Amino acid sequence: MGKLGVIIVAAGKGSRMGTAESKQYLQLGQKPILVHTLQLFQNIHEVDEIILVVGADDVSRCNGYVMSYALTKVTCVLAGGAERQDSVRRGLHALQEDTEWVLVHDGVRPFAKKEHMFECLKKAQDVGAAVLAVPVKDTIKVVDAADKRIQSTPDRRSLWAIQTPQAFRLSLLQEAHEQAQLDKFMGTDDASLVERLGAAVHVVEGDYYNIKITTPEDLPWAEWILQNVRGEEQI
Ligand SMILES: Nc1ccn([C@@H]2O[C@H](COP(=O)(O)OP(=O)(O)OP(=O)(O)O)[C@@H](O)[C@H]2O)c(=O)n1
Ligand SMILES: C[C@](O)(CO)[C@H](O)COP(=O)(O)O
Repeated sequence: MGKLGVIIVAAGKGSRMGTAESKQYLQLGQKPILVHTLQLFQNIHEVDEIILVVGADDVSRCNGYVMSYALTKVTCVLAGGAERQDSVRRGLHALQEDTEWVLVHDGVRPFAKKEHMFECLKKAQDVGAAVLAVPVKDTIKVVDAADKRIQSTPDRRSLWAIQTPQAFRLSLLQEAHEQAQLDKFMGTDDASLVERLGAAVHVVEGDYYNIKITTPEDLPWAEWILQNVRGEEQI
């Protein structure tokens, strides 16, 4: 396998969490959420380097984490952009030139399971691009934004909730970001940029513990996962 780089995006403001401190710096157990996430990848032998993308005002404290938690695979801590996609693009520019594969991961998803990440990477190595995902458990409706009238009920069997990491051949993801920038297209994940090139992206089934810590009710759930599920397994 060629070199494997990881981009951790953590430059968001966490507005939906509503805390004074951005959510990636909140304590989970004994450590900030972001440190849990970084340690996931630090402990994967196959990872060659980690690029950490954070808010401009947080570069110095994150360099501090790199030192104090011995995150030796973090080769670069840099400032992100206005949107998640801008932050990923900056991360892509920082990867070493001989990197062949890249995993893009949210800094606020500290519970991705190692086995699932490997499966996702392996699938990407077969087909070019793969993302972790879980089948949706709810019935999903398409609703008119103005009058809230239901427009349709998509067949649930074809709906998946998409997670990270998302794994790509680096050249493919670079092309997807360049094209999105040319077209002024903004997506909420990286897979959507690759999809619009017409390239295949496959889902790999993960689990429901790989939550993105987004709103206040996610915090006690995250503590529970840490204590009862992931703590003993891998953190
Ligand atoms: N300009 C941005 C926006 C988001 N992110 C990162 O992308 C991940 C997923 O985004 P989300 O959960 O939406 O985080 P926030 O943008 O911080 O949250 P909110 O939308 O509630 O403000 C997070 O790790 C976040 O820090 C980023 O690196 N740069
Ligand atoms: C990339 C992502 O985590 C996949 O679920 C998600 O799309 C991030 O989007 P958000 O709108 O920033 O929550």
